[in-house]
Amino acid sequence: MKVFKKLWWFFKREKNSYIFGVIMLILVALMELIPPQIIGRVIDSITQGTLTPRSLTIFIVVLLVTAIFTYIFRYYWRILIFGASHRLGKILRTRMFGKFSRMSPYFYQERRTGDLMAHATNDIRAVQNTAGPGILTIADSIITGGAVLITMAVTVSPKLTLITMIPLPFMVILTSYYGKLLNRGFRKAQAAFSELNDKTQESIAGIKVTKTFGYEESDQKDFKALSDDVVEKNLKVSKIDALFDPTIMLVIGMSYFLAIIFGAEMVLSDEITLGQLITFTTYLGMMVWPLLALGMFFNLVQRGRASYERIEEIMNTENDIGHDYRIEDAPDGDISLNIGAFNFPGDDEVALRDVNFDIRKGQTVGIVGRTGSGKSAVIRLLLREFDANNPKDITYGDVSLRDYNISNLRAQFGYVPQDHFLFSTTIRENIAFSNPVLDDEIIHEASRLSNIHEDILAFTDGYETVVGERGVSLSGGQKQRISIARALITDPEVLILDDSLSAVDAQTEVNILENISRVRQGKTNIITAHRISAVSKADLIIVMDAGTIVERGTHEELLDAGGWYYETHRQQALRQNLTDELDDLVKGDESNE
Ligand SMILES: Nc1ncnc2c1ncn2[C@@H]1O[C@H](COP(=O)(O)OP(=O)(O)OP(=O)(O)O)[C@@H](O)[C@H]1O
Repeated sequence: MKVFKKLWWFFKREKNSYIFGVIMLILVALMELIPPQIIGRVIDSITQGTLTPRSLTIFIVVLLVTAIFTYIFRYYWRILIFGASHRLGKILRTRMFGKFSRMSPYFYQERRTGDLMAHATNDIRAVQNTAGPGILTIADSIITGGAVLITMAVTVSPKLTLITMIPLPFMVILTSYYGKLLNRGFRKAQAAFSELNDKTQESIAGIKVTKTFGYEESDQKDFKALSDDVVEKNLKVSKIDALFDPTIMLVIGMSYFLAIIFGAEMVLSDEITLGQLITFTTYLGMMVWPLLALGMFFNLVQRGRASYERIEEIMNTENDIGHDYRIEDAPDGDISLNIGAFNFPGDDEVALRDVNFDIRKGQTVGIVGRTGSGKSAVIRLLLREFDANNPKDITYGDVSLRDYNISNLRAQFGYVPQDHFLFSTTIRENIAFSNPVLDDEIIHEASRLSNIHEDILAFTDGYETVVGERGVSLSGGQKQRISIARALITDPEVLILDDSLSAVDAQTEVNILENISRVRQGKTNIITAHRISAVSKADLIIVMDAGTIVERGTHEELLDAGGWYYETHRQQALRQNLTDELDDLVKGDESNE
C-alpha cells in the first residue's frame, strides 16, 4: 500500500473527484442489491401462489428504475475516478518533462534515451492505473463485497453467510503474496522494456551506419536477444498474474459448495425458504467481481509501486548544475577564465589544466588546437553545461558564472554547437526558434548573414521546407549555416561558433566571418576551429593542446612565434592553394569542352 501513501498528495488534491466517485460506486453497489431481492420475492410469490399482475408490474418497474440509476451512477464514477487518474498521468508527465529539461548534459550522459522514454510512458501509465482502476477495484471490492455480505447476512441468514466466508482469508493471504512476487517481476520486466526501447531508438537513429557496414543482421540479432528478454520477463509476470484468477475462482467455488450443502439443509429444516436460498446464491454470484477486483487491486498496486519507485529515482536525481544564484541581472562585461584544473563529472582524468585568458567585451577570440585538445570543454564550461571545479574559475563581469540566474546567463550567448541539431520542422521555424513570431525579413537577413538564404530559396518550399526526420536531408554545411542563422537572430552579447564552419568551403567561411564582424560591432565572438583561416582575424587566438594553452597572441604574433600555429597555418595554406589550383584546372577543362 506504500504507493497510496506516496500518492497521497494527489488524492488530497483530487479529493472531490474521489469522494464523489466513491459515493457513485456505493450507489451502484446499493442498486445492484435490489434485483436479487426482487427475484427471490417473485419466486416465493410463485411458490406461494400470491403473484398478481399488479405485483409483477411493480417488480418490473422497480427493476427498470434500478437499471436506469445504475447506468447513470456507473457513468459518473468513471468520469470522476478515471478522469482524475488521467490528470495524475498529465501531472507526472509534466513534472518529468520539466525535470528532463532542467537536467544537465551529465544526466543524459549517464542515462539512455530509450530508458527515459520508458519512464515517461510505461511507468507513468502503471502509476496512473493505480490511481484509476486501482481505486475502482479496491473501492468496489470493499463496497460491493461488503454490501453483498451484509445483505446476505441480514436478508437471508448470518449463519450461512459466515459459513460461506470461511475460504476468504486464504484468498487474501495468497493474493497479497502473489502481489509481492509480482512487484519484483514487474520491476525487472520494466527494466528490460527500457533496454529494448533504448536499443530500438539507437538502432533507428544509427540505421545509416548499420546499413553502410552491413550490420543489419547482427543488429537484428541484438534486438532479438533484448526482445526475447522482455518476453521472458513478462512471461514470468504473466505466470504470477495467472495465479490470481484461478485462486479466486477456487475460493468462490468452495463458497458455493458450502452455500449449497448448508443452505439446502437449512431449507429442509425450514430455517430459510427456497427463494431465500436462490437469493443467497445469486448474491454469492455477485461476490465474484469484488473478489476478482481484490486480486486485480493487489496486481495493479504492485505494478504501480514498482513504476513509482522507478519514476522517483529519476525525479530525485539532483541536478549537478546548481540553480542557486544571487544576481538576477544579466551578465555584462569581460569574461575571465582562470581554470587551474577541470575534470568532467565521473571522470578522474583532468580535461583542462591552467587555462587562463580573458575575453574582453567586444573582442573576437579564436580557440584552435588538435582534436580532443579541450576547445569544446572550455565552451561547455562557459555555458555552464558543466560547472568548473571552483566557482571563481570563470567570471563574467567580475562575477562568478554561478552567481547568475542560469537562464539569464545562457540568454547572453548565441551558441552554435559542434553537433548542430535541427528540429523536424520547417527551416523558418528552425531559424526563428528563439522567437517564432519574428518577421520574415529578420529571418531572411539572418540567413543572408550566414550565407544560406540562396540555398533555402532554391528548395521547392523555400523557408517552409520541412527538414530533419520528417523532411528533406540537408548537407552538413547547410545544417551548419542554418544553425548559425538561428544563433545570429537573437543578436546575442556573445556569439559562440564551436567548430561551426568546418563543413563550409573556404569562400563561404570568409563571407560568413566578414558578415559577422560587420554586424556584430561591439559584441563578443568566440570561434573554435581546426582551420586557422576561421580565427586569423580574431583579436586574440588561443592555441590549445592536451587540455592546456600552448600558444596565444594575434595571427601575426603566432606566425612569428613559429610554433604549432605557424606550422598548421603553413600546411593548411599549402593544401588550400593546391585545392584552388585543381579547381582552376577543372574549370579550365570544362570551358575547353
Ligand atoms: N562529457 C565528457 N566526459 C568525460 N570526458 C569528456 C567529456 N567530453 C569531452 N571529454 C574529453 O575531454 C577532452 C577534450 O574534449 P573536447 O571536446 O573539449 O575537445 P575538442 O578540442 O573540442 O575536440 P574536437 O576538435 O575534436 O571537437 C577529450 O579528451 C574528451 O574525450
